[in-house]
Amino acid sequence: MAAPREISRPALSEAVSHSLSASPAAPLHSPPASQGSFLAGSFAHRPATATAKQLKPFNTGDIKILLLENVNQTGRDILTGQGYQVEFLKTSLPEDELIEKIKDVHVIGIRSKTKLTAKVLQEAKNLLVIGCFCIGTNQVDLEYAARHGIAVFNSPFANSRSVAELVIAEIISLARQLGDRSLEMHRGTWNKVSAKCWEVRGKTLGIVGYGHIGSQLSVLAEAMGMSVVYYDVLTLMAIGSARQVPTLDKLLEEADFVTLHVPETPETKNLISTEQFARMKNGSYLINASRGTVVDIPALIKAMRSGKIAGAALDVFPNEPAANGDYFVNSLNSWAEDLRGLNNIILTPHIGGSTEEAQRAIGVEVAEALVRYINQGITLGSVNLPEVTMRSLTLEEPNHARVIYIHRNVPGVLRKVNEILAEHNVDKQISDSKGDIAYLMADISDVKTEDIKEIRDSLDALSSRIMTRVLY
Ligand SMILES: NC(=O)c1ccc[n+]([C@@H]2O[C@H](COP(=O)([O-])OP(=O)(O)OC[C@H]3O[C@@H](n4cnc5c(N)ncnc54)[C@H](O)[C@@H]3O)[C@@H](O)[C@H]2O)c1
Ligand SMILES: O=C(O)CC[C@@H](O)C(=O)O
Repeated sequence: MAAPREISRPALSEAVSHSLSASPAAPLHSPPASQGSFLAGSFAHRPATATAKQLKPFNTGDIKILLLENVNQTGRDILTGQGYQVEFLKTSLPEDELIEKIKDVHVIGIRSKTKLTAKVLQEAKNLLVIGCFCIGTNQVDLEYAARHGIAVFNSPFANSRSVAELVIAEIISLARQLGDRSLEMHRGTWNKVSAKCWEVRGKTLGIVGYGHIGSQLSVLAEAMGMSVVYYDVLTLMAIGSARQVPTLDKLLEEADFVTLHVPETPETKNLISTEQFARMKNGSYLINASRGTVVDIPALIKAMRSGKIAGAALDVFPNEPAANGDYFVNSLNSWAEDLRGLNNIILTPHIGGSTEEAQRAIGVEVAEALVRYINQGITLGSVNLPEVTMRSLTLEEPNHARVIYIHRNVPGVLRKVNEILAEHNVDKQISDSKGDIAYLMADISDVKTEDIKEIRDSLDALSSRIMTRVLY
């Protein structure tokens, strides 16, 4: 593994030092004026009184957050309620503007459009954490982020039901050619037909990727009288009467409707292309609400023109635009016009998870994870760092500090860290690793304000260091 670039995070270090040294004579944990708001409305929505005794760490007003892509109000409220500085934008940003904006923020919140590549992240000198207010995390270079101590959180299943319901709607719509009939009526044409329109009862649904969405869908489809087969790289327990098949080919040969629910990975790029269309049943249907790269669109166009595929629904596309507005007009994609000209194809602008319920739930879930991480260093639910948790410190525990040391997972680190902490009472320490990265969290007592800088400087000097934070 390449040696990580040491990132200094001056803005936050100053913020922490400032809050700890603002009043040297005062106890380390004198409650700040806004103590009552700490974690209010977060976690299990405990009332403010239940959380009032928790320690507030540094001055939360120093934390800068950039929220892109119209993150839901629920999430914005939780973050502003903490006193953080929150900048909110409705759209994503072009790369040059993103690089400019990300330079001094501690936290960035995105959805699926913002690409946080290594090129962008290397400009983010103060970045502590990324919140993906969605399921997919393919838009973030997770490995780069981990190697630089930047935690990434998402919402793994808050929109799964919304996607599954959309797919159910699409299965029936395709079977009945609803899109075409509706379009014809809008244009003034009465076209009452039953040829090649079907009930879904008794048909076979083939689900590729039997995770959160695929398994929800399985239950709903069976309730409509469909038989369900699924293919997944993992062996997974079937729900209801669904049946796992051993290969993708087997699924394609059996299914009347094929629906895709896999993540974007190198293995899933063009997972469904010419060869796979050839294996599908004559007159079958394809639905893609996963990622735009999973289906080879020119191959789909050919398969639909030949009548092999009787209908398709696409919710996701390559090169999705940064904001609402023109897409197919002046499209980067040479196939755009051909796709629009097909019959019985439903095209939607990546709205699978776009329901009030899902967006509200995602806002709460991701914002709470960010607050836990920023204020307490808890990584529970992180997709790229080891998951480490410890209870919150309370006002009854004066002169404590929480030390977080993110480091390369090499032998001998714990001994060196404990030599540094040895002069204090280590109340609790937890350490875990994920691949090359390890995360250590220690609560120490008998800490004076002037000790904090020394502890941080000593940890920063270790060769294994990726990032050091001292909270409280
Ligand atoms: N359209 C939308 O608005 C929308 C909303 C949410 C999620 N999504 C997309 O849907 C995807 C699936 O979501 P989920 O919550 O069900 O994810 P999940 O992680 O719960 O399930 C994905 C499943 O795919 C399987 N898988 C991975 N690679 C595979 C392969 N090559 N072949 C077969 N199976 C494979 C995994 O083992 C897993 O069981 C997400 O990654 C995201 O990209 C889209
Ligand atoms: O809301 C979004 O932009 C993404 C929705 C979906 O693709 C997800 O990954 O959760």
